[in-house]
Amino acid sequence: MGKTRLTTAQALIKFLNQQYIHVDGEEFPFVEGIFSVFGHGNVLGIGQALEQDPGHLKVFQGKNEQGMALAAMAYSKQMLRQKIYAVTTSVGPGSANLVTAAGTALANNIPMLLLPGDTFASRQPDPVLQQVEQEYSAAVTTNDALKPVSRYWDRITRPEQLLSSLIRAFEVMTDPGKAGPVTICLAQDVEGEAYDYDEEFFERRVHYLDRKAPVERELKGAAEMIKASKKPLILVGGGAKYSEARDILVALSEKHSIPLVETQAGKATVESTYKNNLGGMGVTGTLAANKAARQADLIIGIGTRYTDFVTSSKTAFNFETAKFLNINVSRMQAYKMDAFQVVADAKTTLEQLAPLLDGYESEFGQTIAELKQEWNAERDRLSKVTFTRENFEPEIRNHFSQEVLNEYADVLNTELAQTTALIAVNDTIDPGSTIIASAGSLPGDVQRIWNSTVANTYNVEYGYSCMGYEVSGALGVKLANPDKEVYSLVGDGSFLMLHSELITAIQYGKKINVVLFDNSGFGCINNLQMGNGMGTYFTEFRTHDNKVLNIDYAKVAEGYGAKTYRVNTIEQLKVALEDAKKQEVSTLIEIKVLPKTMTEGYDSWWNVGVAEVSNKEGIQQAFESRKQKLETAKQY
Ligand SMILES: Cc1ncc(C[n+]2csc(CCOP(=O)(O)OP(=O)(O)O)c2C)c(N)n1
Ligand SMILES: O=C1C[C@@H](O)[C@H](O)[C@@H](O)C1=O
Ligand SMILES: [Mg+2]
Repeated sequence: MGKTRLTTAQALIKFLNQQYIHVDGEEFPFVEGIFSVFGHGNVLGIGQALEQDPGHLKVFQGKNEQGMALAAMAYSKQMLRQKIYAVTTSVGPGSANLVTAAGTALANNIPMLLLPGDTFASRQPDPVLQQVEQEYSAAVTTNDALKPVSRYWDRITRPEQLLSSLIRAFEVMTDPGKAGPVTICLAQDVEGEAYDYDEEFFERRVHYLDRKAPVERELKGAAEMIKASKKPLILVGGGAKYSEARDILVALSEKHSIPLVETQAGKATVESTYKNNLGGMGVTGTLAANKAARQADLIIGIGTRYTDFVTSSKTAFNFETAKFLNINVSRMQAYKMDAFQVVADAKTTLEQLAPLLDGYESEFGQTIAELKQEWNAERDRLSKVTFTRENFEPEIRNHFSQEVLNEYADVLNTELAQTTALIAVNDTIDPGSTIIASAGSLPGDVQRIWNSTVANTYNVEYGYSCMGYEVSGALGVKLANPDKEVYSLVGDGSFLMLHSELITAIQYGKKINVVLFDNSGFGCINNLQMGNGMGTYFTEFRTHDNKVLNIDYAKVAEGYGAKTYRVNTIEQLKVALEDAKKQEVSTLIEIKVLPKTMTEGYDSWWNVGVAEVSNKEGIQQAFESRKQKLETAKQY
């Protein structure tokens, strides 16, 4: 058997170049490139290997490890998990910065390859710079913090360990039922150590993203359940999107009058304007979807994890009467809600189910159209909210007095409601553009009122709701869709938390548009605390002497080299959006919006940890009402 003498890092890069994926008859490289922040833990190992021969890998310099890993995640999510960017970091703080991003990818089931540097396998220089030096074990390093947030984790302390480790890594990342972050920690001395690798290790390897078909028992059971139901409802989750099940979903919905409702990950599998699509479900859902869910006697959950936001903390359905049918590639997910389980690919299952449902018609009838119409009227109202200096009733009522709202209007020099600004963005940008959101009040607003009219143009991460995904993710989406505009919809809080990759986007001429909704605070958390009886406590951005902060974000981005706009009216917003489309450089549009003007409610409930004892009546009431609500909830 032929041998080739390479360092561990050189072997790793050579191997990455030879990984291919096979999807529906097409074969292409699985690893598109690699994001790097070099330090002593990786520059002389992986850095050297890449300098010598990167192969087809596109190499980018990130600015923050968390940011670049989130960009890699967004890329993979946008590519429907069929391609990845790897991520290389130094040791210690560089790898610790990956933890948040790995958690985000894990919660969202997105493949990601993390390659943090590690301490010396030889231990000769210990403690090496950035080694935490645990007293109880020299074998524990910062990288162990990545174990709970990785789908597969390994540490390479000998060059030959790479052989089995990489094969496991790619098996995990290319299995739709297990896809998630893989972490391979590389002892920094071992990265540079040479070994005689078998040449066949570097032969082209093809990973088959086969569509697992349902077995006959599953199909028969699913068909029987649907035919026995009067009002079935299809809950479209991320699994439906990754399986590209749009056409069969529409066909089934159309033929059998079954309404569709969506999770955050599932949105834009089917266009929002499709007549039977009632939109987002649950805490951040539409009234139409939530009303339909209460009526349903069968929930067909397709590729969904049934998070608390989707199920309104298990109060969204009529659990006395409703049954569940889950179609999921993950057995663990399929088991939820005591459902009848079909552990298989969404598209294949639905296609095979179709002929078994001939002649079936749900009893939803005209209700679907009526619910959709009612919701469209509500969206229309939200597009025209007008601020008044007296008796203004924002969407989130009874939190801020008119005086406080006027104070914000004065300091931020705006009368814009967030819902109205957001719908104006929706109406002005090209429908083929992709939006990115993740934390704060915007994910709720977009799930309800954003009309996605083109498939896969909604890249919202709401499994981890990680502040910082928004701007970082926009870079990843741009790498996935270089010919389309991408829009990061981000709150001021999330922007402040992490926007380092805006600079990376500018540096490499990968144009992204940041649309920053500045309400001077952690608005949704302020709503949460005030909605549960607390006062406003450390969630508004106020100075030591209680003045509302007014930050010039446009100036910040201008300093980086972005084309920037400051808008305080809808007219200015539309002009800025049109101009931003024409730019080649990244842009930032700073929109000052009034607090309390985001959406909320629509017959949903979120179980949050309210204090059982308190000296505030409002909190006592919140606790009591939670207790009552919990009595109506499914327990597990
Ligand atoms: C990394 C991270 N830290 C903390 C949180 C908790 N959190 C959720 S939303 C939020 C505030 C978001 O503020 P902003 O981006 O301004 O959005 P707004 O609610 O004002 O629209 C916080 C602190 C989080 N989701 N992610
Ligand atoms: O705690 C949170 C509350 C949600 O409203 C918000 O969207 C999310 O980002 C979060 O972390
Ligand atoms: Mg804010």
